[in-house]
Amino acid sequence: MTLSVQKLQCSRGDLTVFQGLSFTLNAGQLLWVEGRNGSGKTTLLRTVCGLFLADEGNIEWKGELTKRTPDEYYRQLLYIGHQNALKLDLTPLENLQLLCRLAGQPLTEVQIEDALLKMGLAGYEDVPVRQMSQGQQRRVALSRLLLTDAALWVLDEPFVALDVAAVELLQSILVTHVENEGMVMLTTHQAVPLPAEKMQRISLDQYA
Ligand SMILES: Nc1ncnc2c1ncn2[C@@H]1O[C@H](COP(=O)(O)OP(=O)(O)OP(=O)(O)O)[C@@H](O)[C@H]1O
Repeated sequence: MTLSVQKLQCSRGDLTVFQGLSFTLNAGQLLWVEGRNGSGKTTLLRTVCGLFLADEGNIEWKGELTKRTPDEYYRQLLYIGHQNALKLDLTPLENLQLLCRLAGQPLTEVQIEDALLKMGLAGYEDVPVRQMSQGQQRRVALSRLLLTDAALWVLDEPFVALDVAAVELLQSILVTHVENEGMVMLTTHQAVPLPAEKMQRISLDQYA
């Protein structure tokens, strides 16, 4: 499995945010996207997920253009943006049931409750998300990582709002996914403890 990006150029409004960006991410690797505020990290992640259109360049999954075989690509992709994509009036259980169903992967209540338990949210299954703290809401969103079978995880600042215990938990979930030949592309200010051969870093400051 390979994600290959070639000569990508993206704009927001009239501004070219980055250009000439190329990289290859293989199974069992994490790509850490860095850069100053406004350098285009979110724009890149959303473009890779097909949520923005690039001006130029190619994005290929397993050697095929993602726009040519979108169904195959989206089945393998999980995106969690800075927004948690949760419905505030629904409970964690209802939110995760909905999100998993939308991703084409219906799960049982027991599976979802087990993920919430692992994320330290036992007892919150039936509480509306609106009544949960920012860190708890982030934990609900990140529970999806324990429920998905997607190979490629694209995560925008996943550590934001997490306490020390949740940071360590997320680090171990990411490391396990990479060790199991999964792929992660993320922006973060928090290091992920992986050996050098499993981690690539790119700074968008070089592509302005
Ligand atoms: N809705 C928008 N319309 C026009 N320009 C935008 C819009 N959103 C972002 N931009 C511009 O696009 C550029 C890239 O923004 P982006 O959010 O991708 O950067 P980022 O590297 O993720 O930033 P940060 O580190 O602050 O989260 C910025 O210069 C920003 O001003």
